[in-house]
Amino acid sequence: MTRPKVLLLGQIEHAHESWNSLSSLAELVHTQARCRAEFLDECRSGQLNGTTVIYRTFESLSITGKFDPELVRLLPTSVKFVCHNGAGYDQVDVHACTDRGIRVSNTPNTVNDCTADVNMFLILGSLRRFNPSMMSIREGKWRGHPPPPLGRDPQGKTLGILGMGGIGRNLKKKAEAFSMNVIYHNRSRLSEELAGGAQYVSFEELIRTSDVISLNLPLNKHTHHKISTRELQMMKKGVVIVNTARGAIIDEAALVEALNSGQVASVGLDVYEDEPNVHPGLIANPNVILVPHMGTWTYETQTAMEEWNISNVRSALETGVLRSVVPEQMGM
Ligand SMILES: O=CC(=O)O
Repeated sequence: MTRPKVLLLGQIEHAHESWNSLSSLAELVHTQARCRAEFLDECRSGQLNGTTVIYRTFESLSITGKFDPELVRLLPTSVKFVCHNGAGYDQVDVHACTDRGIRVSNTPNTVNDCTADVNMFLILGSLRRFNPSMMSIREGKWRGHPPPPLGRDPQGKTLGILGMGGIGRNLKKKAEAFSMNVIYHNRSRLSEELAGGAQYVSFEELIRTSDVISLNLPLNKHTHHKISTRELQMMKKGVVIVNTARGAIIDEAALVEALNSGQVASVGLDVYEDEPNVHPGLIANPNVILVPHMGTWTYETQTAMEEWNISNVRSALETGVLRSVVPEQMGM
């Protein structure tokens, strides 16, 4: 009997032992492609036939491009599972996969603490308006001339969490340790136990009443530019916004305008609409803290993500079922 193949798109950096252990179940293969055109040719050539499971990383986007309908259509018919190493799986068109009978998984939960930590760092840094002075001290200008406006304390401020999944709920606990009052909006209201006392409000109430707004929702066609000019104008003047989810949830051009007008006081970003390119208006504005997508950039979390993704591959091979199928395919 021919052995199934597992195709690796991207690199295994940490969990080498677990990855190698999969070789008792399947042949582990790599792509030779250096760009999307070459990958599509590889698919067409039949070289990847027999691949049952694909393990892909966020960075493999630079080789294959998005797993969009064009690419998904060209995958060998043997492919039944796409295991994405990351919590956010907007690079994969789940509907196109579903149409072809391919199941998709991600790595939820492994990223919660790490991402919520960066989230809290951005909240504190933006509220305290540390960025201008962190820039001026390196220019030999101490706090800057004139000194920056006074920062604000987190204590007693209302934090509106948009998207109360694993990261949102983790952030809630951290923010409460700083005596912030947490409200949230989510596609569906959480059970009392999951909400943990956070007040559920409508989207409009959240953006009208929060002192700090944190974006913790997935990017998809419903959430693309969820925050644009209209929503920014509805916010409290001097609001603080932080985003560790995906850049395109905010219309960056509209955000730059709102920062320039003072409607938004300060912003903390880990993600951008067109990574690795950053809107020049964000780079130019000292009231923006810029982190180059490092929400999960720790040894512990990167290792845990790889281990989790490998366990999805193993589960697919051994039982035909993924450990953490994406919500759109749950119950299918
Ligand atoms: O951005 C990081 C992730 O989606 O895990």
